[in-house]
Amino acid sequence: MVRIAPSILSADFLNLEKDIKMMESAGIDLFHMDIMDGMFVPNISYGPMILEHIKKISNVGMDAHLMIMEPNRYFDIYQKIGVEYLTIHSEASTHLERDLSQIRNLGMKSGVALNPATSEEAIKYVLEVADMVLVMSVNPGFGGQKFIASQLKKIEKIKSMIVNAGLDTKIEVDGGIGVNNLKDVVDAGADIVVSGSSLLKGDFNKNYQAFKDVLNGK
Ligand SMILES: O=C(CO)[C@@H](O)[C@H](O)COP(=O)(O)O
Repeated sequence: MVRIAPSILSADFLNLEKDIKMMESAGIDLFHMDIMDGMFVPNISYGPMILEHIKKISNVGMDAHLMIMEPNRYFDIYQKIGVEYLTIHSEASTHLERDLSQIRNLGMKSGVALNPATSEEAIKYVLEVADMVLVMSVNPGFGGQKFIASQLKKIEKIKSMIVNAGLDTKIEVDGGIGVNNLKDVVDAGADIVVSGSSLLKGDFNKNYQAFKDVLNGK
């Protein structure tokens, strides 16, 4: 069962509670939270305070995608908030194996993200301590960018690595995904699909149904 995780970056922040409730009522079970520091990526988005507020009004799980340098400085904060996945970038962590193990030891699922230019080889020796690999199919920092098709090959290679190692690590794919390329992403091996603008711009319920129709082969 493929999970669809809306990227909250594309929500209406003046009516955030309304958007959160709308997505929860539609059956969404994972929110993708894009946390940006203006250093690792050129943009600054929001921080833990927004996640804390969402937690007060919703039981939907959260995948906190930290697009920040030296992410281990913030592990405790996200543990207290109660996120399901805490995802860090392979390019931003000095000691990736230790950081991923620490996330697990704190009781969260560990996620490791790869920029489009980063090879799957970067996670070869940490796959055993990763509950999820996040393949970025755009350069992180902004919503609404074009899907980078070369990432499909990377998803397939990571899927093989996981299967060959006998692991249950999930693959999440994020950036530029819509009904036009959803099937390609899932066929390549995605277990979780993140989408911002294609889901949240316009009529969410209609867009979400179109995503589900693709997944159901309609
Ligand atoms: O992490 C990011 C961008 O850095 C993504 O989560 C995007 O926010 C997804 O938005 P779309 O590409 O689907 O509009």
